[in-house]
Amino acid sequence: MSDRMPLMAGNWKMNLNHLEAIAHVQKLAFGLADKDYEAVEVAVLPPFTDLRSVQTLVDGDKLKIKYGAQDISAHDSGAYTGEISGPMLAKLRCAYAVVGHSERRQYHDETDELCNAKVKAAFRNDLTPILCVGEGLDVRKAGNQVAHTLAQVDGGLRDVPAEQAETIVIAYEPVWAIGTGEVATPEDAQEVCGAIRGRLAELYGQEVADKVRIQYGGSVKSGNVAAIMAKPDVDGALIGGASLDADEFVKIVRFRDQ
Ligand SMILES: O=C[C@H](O)COP(=O)(O)O
Repeated sequence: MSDRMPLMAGNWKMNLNHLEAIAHVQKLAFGLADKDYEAVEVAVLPPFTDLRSVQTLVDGDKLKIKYGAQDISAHDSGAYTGEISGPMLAKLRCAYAVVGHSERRQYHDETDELCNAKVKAAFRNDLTPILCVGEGLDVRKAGNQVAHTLAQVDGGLRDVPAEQAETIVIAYEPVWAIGTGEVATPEDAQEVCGAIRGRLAELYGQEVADKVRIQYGGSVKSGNVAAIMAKPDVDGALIGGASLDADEFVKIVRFRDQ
């Protein structure tokens, strides 16, 4: 059992408007007790338009739920229509910024090079990046999941110094398991999460690698989370669909009781 604090993060994707966000976070706050936060770090990743509402609620009621954004611009300001910058997210006291989610890689052609620039933008603005990596079904079928995923890790971390790298969160999300109900086995998750930690050790040394939290994501639910969390290199989950149900998300946070 490592001493890394598990991170359960709910990626709402493009769901819940700012009013629904308030109701949802209130429900989570009502469902979670102080002892839950002692054992697990809990975060929500709402759409940009909800962040101010979530911040106001968290600040006003001194909630222990953390929050972050689903994306971040590689640039800090300027003529980049439609983008949201690190300084804007930092001003809203976001803790996290997701980088390179497979839906952004797939639908917005985000490359490892761009992800690397976004990781650096997050660090530059005191946000913790959650760098998403993982293979598609064709790569998995060819048995190349480890090599593919490690190349994304290398690309995302290029020229990131050790003192920053040790604070990053890496989310291993096999694309074929996202939103499909097709969860990877705990052994599948461990194989790649263990390989990611091995690569971090090669890049930065074992001490740094042992500090990095590696999440699994892909059809995580209360019924399968405990078995995945039992694996030594899995330090949390990035939860999509199931995070939209407050009761279910609370159960996932309490994975030790499942
Ligand atoms: O960011 C979350 C992942 O894409 C997983 O989504 P899912 O739990 O709906 O499969």
